[in-house]
Amino acid sequence: MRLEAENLSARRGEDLIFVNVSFKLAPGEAMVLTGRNGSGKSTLLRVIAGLLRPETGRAVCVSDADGEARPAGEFSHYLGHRNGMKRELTVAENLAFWKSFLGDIGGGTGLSVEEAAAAVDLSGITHLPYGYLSAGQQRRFAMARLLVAHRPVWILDEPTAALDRKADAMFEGLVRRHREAGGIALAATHQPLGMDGAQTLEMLGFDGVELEYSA
Ligand SMILES: Nc1ncnc2c1ncn2[C@@H]1O[C@H](COP(=O)(O)OP(=O)(O)OP(=O)(O)O)[C@@H](O)[C@H]1O
Repeated sequence: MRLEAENLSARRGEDLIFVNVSFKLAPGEAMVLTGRNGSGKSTLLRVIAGLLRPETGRAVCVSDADGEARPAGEFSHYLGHRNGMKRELTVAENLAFWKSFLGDIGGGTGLSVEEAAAAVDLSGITHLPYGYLSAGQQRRFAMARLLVAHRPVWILDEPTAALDRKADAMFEGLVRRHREAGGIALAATHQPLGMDGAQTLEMLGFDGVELEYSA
């Protein structure tokens, strides 16, 4: 399965934020979005995740088996600035909710809640209310959401902002393993994050965008 963006443009309010963004990512490939604050990185990621409607174009996942193209959002995990967890529920209840709500899509199987907690180095505290945890622990469990339900495309918006270096290294390992298993990663990030050999898409705001390889 591959991810294809064709002539994407998006508007926020009155303004066109970017135009004619096209790229293709095959299994195991990755792309890093760069550009100054406000250049449209988050907007593009949200369009690909299906959370914002594009002004033109489409983002699809194309099956290798039959060539069928389906909206990319159906095959994607989106990890944005917010963690998407309820403070009053325990960690286990939050992750169990996401596991059943998202389900497995794209041929793989998600980890159990405890396996996912172990993968983010936080075994043994999933019985605690999410709101009791430190900001860093909360972010790690937001990352565990990517593991409990299988999605071939990971869309990551500054996923490790405000985390310590150990957490960066842990998340880098998760992204690397995801790609080794044939997953695709798309991220706005200033960290390495296991994105070796990634394409780079430089967002230039209203002036348009440039696509180049940085391998
Ligand atoms: N909800 C909104 N309504 C109107 N305009 C918005 C909205 N959200 C963002 N914008 C505008 O869209 C443009 C692109 O914002 P976006 O968040 O995509 O940029 P970014 O490259 O991710 O920035 P940063 O690096 O600061 O996170 C900015 O000019 C911003 O002001």
